[in-house]
Amino acid sequence: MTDDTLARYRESIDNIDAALVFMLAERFKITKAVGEHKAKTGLPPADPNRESIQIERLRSLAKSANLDPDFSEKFLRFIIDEVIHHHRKAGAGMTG
Ligand SMILES: C=C(O[C@@H]1C=C(C(=O)O)C=C[C@H]1O)C(=O)O
Repeated sequence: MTDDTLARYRESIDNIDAALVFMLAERFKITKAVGEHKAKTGLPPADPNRESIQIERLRSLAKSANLDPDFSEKFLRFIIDEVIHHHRKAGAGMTG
């Protein structure tokens, strides 16, 4: 039996997942440029002050959007850690 309601919900979920992938791709495109700039200019891969500001901002946005701020922080932390990993590799002259 087909469940049209569930199928409609899932269509929307699939669209949102696709948007997330495109948004992440754009974010990693720009952070790659940041990593190359840092490697060229000798800046450190990570900037904890900047990260604190971003996390506080995102937690506040999450609250106004009725999204769990702890989840939002974990999500951003996960992405930033991956970016820093890429920056370390760029700084060591490794691509990727
Ligand atoms: C992108 C940067 O490099 C790192 C990655 C960040 C990010 O993914 O948002 C933020 C701060 C840095 O630890 C940056 O310094 O702006």
